[in-house]
Amino acid sequence: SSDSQLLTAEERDQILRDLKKAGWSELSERDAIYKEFSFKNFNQAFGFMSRVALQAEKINHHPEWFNVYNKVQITLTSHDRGGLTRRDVQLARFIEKASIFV
Ligand SMILES: C[C@H](O)[C@H](O)[C@H]1CNC2=NC(N)=NC(=O)C2=N1
Repeated sequence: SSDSQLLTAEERDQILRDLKKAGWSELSERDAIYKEFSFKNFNQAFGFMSRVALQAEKINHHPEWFNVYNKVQITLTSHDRGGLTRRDVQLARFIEKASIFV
């Protein structure tokens, strides 16, 4: 199945189980996933955001996010599909890796 298609029930079960272990949660109000990241300071938070921003532009899939000082809250969903797709999963996995290399 293509990157932009909504996840099937089976894909969701497996993928969401893994992402939840990594600290992501499902939003109750819409089909999206959410995680809050904490860094040592603003410089590390913004460095992380810069790396995520470049990747987001590369794959044309952009996070909804909110930053205050060392905290970055991120919501992922596919607006043009109205829910979670493989693109969200791809970006979430990149974000996990990027959050380790601060
Ligand atoms: C026109 C452009 O390709 C679209 O608006 C892209 C850009 N980035 C996007 N990002 C996300 N998260 N969802 C989208 O549906 C989306 N659509």
